[in-house]
Amino acid sequence: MAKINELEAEYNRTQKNKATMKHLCLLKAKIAKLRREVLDGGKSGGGGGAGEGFDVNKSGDTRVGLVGFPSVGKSTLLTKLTGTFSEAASYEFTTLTAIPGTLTYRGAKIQVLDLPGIIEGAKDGKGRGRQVMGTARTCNVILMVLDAMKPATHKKLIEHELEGFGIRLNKKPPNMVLRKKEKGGLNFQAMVEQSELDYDTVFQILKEYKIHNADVTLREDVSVDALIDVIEGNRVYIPCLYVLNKIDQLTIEELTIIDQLPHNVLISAHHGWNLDELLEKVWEYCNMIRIYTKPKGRLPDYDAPVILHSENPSIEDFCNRLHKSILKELKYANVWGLSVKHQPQKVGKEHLLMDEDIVQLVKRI
Ligand SMILES: Nc1nc2c(ncn2[C@@H]2O[C@H](COP(=O)(O)OP(=O)(O)OP(=O)(O)O)[C@@H](O)[C@H]2O)c(=O)[nH]1
Ligand SMILES: [K+]
Ligand SMILES: [Mg+2]
Repeated sequence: MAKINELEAEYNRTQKNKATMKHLCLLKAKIAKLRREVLDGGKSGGGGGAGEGFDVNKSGDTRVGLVGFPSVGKSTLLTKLTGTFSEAASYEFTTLTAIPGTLTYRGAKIQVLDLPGIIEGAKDGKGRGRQVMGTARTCNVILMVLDAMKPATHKKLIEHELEGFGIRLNKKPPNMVLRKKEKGGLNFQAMVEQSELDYDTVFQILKEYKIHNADVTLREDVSVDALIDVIEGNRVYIPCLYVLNKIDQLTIEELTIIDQLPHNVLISAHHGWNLDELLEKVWEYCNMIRIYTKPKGRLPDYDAPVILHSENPSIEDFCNRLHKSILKELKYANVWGLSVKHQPQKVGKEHLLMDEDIVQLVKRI
């Protein structure tokens, strides 16, 4: 830790300009590496150790985690959303473990996890921070609950904690390829102009990780941090909503300002205000689509949609969601809905489905 602090101090006092860029990049790589070592030493991977969370069974179609400082209203929100009681009180650290609740929205079963409050330094082992963040890593969407009365800097602080645990919020994995090899040195290719990385910098950073032979292809402007993420691996990319709670204490003027920020949803958990919009947004951020099944000669089962997560799920994904062996037996599928021109249309396993399509699987005999 002392070494990390020293390097961070050096990073902060170094002037940021073209001449110092390389040095700064290297410092970043060194810090990232040390951080992981410290966390690994403290048992299991920090740049994101999975398997370190609370012991709660995953249930339902998707999992949503409530993360935030103490007393921002996470438990109040869980109780309001799911009807599952989680104790709420005006003192900090009321909640000491993960409390799961479930709700049904548009036919999907959503598991909501109330989590203990986290504090600065959580990622380095303060409080139950590591367990909270280990659990946050398993969520499909994170709701960062913030007290709308508290400084806006709190958002950054929590983000920083999650970042330090390998969680990337509202980001996509960098569009680049890193392929390690046995020999041949570094083969560096940038498809678009780079503002931070060049051959030398990449070479130095890889060397820090003892990678001497690799193909590196950058398909977008990749930052040093993003490159380090790819080298370290084990990062998770999770959509996040900033849930500003306790808006009953704000003025209309204050509300109008914070309402405009991206990913923000304004609520009052206590009064149950604006929970409809919150659920609508959660639905959007979960990126789920509903597929109805239609047994031959019967109406579709509209009450129990099959929920799929990926953006453009195929018939193959649909089959695999039902059962591993189904795909092997599949002859073709009949599909009704937005993804097809004819109603129904005969399609193969590569066909991409859309929300609320109806699918009838026809098996080989
Ligand atoms: N004014 C106001 N107070 C609220 C609202 N929601 C929750 N509170 C209050 O905020 C306090 C903390 O609520 P909790 O639900 O215990 O907060 P928590 O985030 O679960 O806290 P920890 O479990 O300690 O981390 C309680 O006194 C709640 O009544 C709200 O919408 N408006
Ligand atoms: K509390
Ligand atoms: Mg609580």
